[in-house]
Amino acid sequence: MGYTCRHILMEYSSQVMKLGCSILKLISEALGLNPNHLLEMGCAERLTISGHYYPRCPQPELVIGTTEHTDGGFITILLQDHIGGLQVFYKNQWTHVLHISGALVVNVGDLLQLVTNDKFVSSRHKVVANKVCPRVSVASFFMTDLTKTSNVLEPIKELVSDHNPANYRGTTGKEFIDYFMRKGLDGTSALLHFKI
Ligand SMILES: O=C(O)CCC(=O)C(=O)O
Ligand SMILES: [Fe+2]
Repeated sequence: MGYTCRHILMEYSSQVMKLGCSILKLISEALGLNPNHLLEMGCAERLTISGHYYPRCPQPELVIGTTEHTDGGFITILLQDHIGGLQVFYKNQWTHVLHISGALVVNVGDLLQLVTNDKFVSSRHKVVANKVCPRVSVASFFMTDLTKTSNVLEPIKELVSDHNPANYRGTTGKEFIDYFMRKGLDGTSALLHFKI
């Protein structure tokens, strides 16, 4: 029996989940926390996978592929093809994120910035259209379980002190994502709404 799309998606999501958990463990360690800290907070409870198709565009200068934004969740693992178009705002300028065969792009999202109290900063990125050929990408977003309304997300206690007070108020995954969706990709950060 050949592989169906469903098998491929199940296999991809299970491998991406394993990779995301390893990355979240490494980030916890980098913050001086127990390796399981972010996982125990529920950062990988929910995985949403979005496939994007950007058609070839005869007048790319008049079109936006994806407007400038930051992702809302904790981390995003992005698979992009060789066409190019993804740009990240780095050192005060837009920089192409070049395709590297076999490599994935990992973006820090707003909720990781919130719980790490700005130690990890969400990446501003956008996608520009091109007139040569269509582009495909697959984005895997790591989030908490949005039905758990009692799970408060706030700057991690170990990362705040009298000298380094919390920059954000507590929220829930659902409140944050509801606000993020309502606001839309208007070029402003959803984090401003939660800033103290
Ligand atoms: O298509 C891409 O490379 C990026 C898509 C993206 O930024 C997103 O889905 O949040
Ligand atoms: Fe994004």
